[in-house]
Amino acid sequence: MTGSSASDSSCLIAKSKTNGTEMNGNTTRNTYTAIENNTYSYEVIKDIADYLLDRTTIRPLIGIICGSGLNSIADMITDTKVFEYEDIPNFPVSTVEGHVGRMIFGYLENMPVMAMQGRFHYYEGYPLAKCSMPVRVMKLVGVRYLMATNAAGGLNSKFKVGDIMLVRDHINIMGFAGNSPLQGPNDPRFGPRFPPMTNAYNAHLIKIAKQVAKDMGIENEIHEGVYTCLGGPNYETVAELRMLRTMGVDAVGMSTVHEVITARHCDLTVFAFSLITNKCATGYDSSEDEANHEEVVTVGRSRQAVCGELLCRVIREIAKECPNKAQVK
Ligand SMILES: O=P(O)(O)O[C@H]1O[C@H](CO)[C@@H](O)[C@H]1O
Ligand SMILES: Nc1nc2[nH]cnc2c(=O)[nH]1
Repeated sequence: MTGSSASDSSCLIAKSKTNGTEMNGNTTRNTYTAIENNTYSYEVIKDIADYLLDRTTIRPLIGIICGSGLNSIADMITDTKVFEYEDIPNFPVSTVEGHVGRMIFGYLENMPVMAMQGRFHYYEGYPLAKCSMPVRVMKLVGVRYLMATNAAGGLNSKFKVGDIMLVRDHINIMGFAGNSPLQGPNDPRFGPRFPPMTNAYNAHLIKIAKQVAKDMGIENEIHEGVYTCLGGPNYETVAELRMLRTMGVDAVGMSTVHEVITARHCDLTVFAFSLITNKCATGYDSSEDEANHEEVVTVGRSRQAVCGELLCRVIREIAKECPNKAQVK
């Protein structure tokens, strides 16, 4: 597995790895045929991917996940084929306000994409492997890049509500407690048992996004930082927020980390950003700093055009670097 540096080839896409032999050296033996303990087998995920591919001629190269209040990023997609989650076999449903619950295939900047308008969170009762299962669907559909967006609380004192943090790295706090989307038997058709995470977020795409932000005249609203995911659904106590700051966390949410781990496990190139929807409290008397989901969704909606443009322009740059991948509709 590589850190997916852009200099690897004329195209940003990291060379697809050949999955090694694990599972007693037998990669073809099908020991995972059912959804057991909410663990989706390769075959079930392949069935979901085939269900989608059988119903559209679009072959996405980029997978997008829309964060809370950021659904309209996917509304920019053209020539769409829309799948309601409830119609996709074995797919979970979205239960959170601000997450619509559909998968949209189509084109952004002439690049074939698939976008999730609605993601799955641990606090909804879904295990992490189920939350990030759609990332594996993306992989089997043929996606090479994951672009994840989220709404997050700003811990870094330099961040203002409405700013965007390009995710440079994450701290997998749920992983510290032994909870991982990769828990359980490893299927090497997705990736290795012990995947590295040192270059989880593609540095070249971050550089592109910073230049794009300059071009858009929003460089003062863009930061780079460290994201963490907590299980939720409650927001953090003041003591927890102080601890997170001390740990070096710049923004806190309840998603993305497990999606990124799953994406890197199957060798997708990852780009992610957080929209700072609220400032995290610094003390007990700051009642104005109490987070609430209504505010999160409202700020998301007010900034989704900017977030969408940033994403589109980054995709435009990817398209320039992979001209043969842009598709004529
Ligand atoms: O991460 P996304 O899905 O953007 O949503 C964030 O906003 C919600 C809390 O307001 C949580 O679901 C948190 O994860
Ligand atoms: N955990 C967490 N998730 C969020 N999502 C949006 N804002 C927040 C926040 O302050 N904390």
